Amino acid sequence: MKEKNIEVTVPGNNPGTSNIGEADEAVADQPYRSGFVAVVGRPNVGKSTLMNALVGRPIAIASSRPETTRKAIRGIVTDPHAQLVLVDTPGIHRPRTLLGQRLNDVVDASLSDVDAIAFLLPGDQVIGPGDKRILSRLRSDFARKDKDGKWQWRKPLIAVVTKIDRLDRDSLVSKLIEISAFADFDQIVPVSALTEDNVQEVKQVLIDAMPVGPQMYPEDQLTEERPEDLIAELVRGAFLEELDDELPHSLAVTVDSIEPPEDGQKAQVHVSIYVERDSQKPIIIGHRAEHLVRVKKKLRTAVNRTLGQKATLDLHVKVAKNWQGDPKLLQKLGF
Ligand SMILES: Nc1nc2c(ncn2[C@@H]2O[C@H](COP(=O)(O)OP(=O)(O)OP(=O)(O)O)[C@@H](O)[C@H]2O)c(=O)[nH]1
Repeated sequence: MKEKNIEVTVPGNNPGTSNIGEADEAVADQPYRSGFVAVVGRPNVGKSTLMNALVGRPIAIASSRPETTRKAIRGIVTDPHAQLVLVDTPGIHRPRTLLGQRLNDVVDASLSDVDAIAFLLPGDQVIGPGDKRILSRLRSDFARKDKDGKWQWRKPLIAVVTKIDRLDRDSLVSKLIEISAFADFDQIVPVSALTEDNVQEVKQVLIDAMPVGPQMYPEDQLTEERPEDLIAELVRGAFLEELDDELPHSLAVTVDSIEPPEDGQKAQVHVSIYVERDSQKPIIIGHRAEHLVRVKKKLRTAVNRTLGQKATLDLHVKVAKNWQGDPKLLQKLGF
């Protein structure tokens, strides 16, 4: 049985793309590669931030609170020689409610049919039960044990070690050793999406793991999400930032309609924000509607950019009792 050689792509230590002429020639010789990458990892590991850094524009919500990514949002990275479709996954966690179960179903759906798996592990924390659970889940979907008891993977498994700006060099080395002992990864790439350290290398490692194939989406397409869904995610993320530790799980957002502008006016985006109890409404709205005002202001540029025109957000806070356990409401809310 042949031992796998794990490659580690570390910052500032990568072979020559310094000579631009040579790099261009190399690109011209390469076959076009394209495919889907599942981005998996425990809550708060930095999935959204890395996706945004790879795509180059905010798509998924990045927030300091765990489990804010609710949908399998796709980011599309297009290069002269490759296209990567990134499938973001909600934090994999044990389902406690129907909502939790639906979220796990989303993860299952986004994991099937991918060409490679990017398993994000936090550089600044020890490997924990959450990471182990994800690994065993990935094994059951993508690997089998051979007769020597070794796991054989059907898809390339790439470890991306996040938040390395929080580590000094020695701790990074120990972390890489710890991670290479954790599972039989094809590659291990450390990255800081925050300081953009090694992001290009992550992209290259993922591209190299893709099969030869055609470009699947137009160059200027960054996501498959509809503007309605993107704006709903933006609004939800903005409220979660605004509200600190309150209500992260009882908040759902839908964009009900987008009205085109009339006579030089702005487009109108009608948004419903659902909470579970009457008592939560004033928390969302804030004293003298201060939260609504701040969220509108904060999102102005992002919403205009998403729609490609000037728009006003019209925010309505509504109560939908027990929406997390009600199948009809969950469907309405897009779960
Ligand atoms: N220092 C540092 N912090 C980071 C980095 N990447 C992400 N973070 C922070 O980690 C937190 C979580 O980042 P997200 O990108 O929202 O994490 P996520 O994995 O998408 O989270 P979920 O939505 O819970 O699945 C945020 O506060 C980020 O600013 C990084 O490279 N360095």
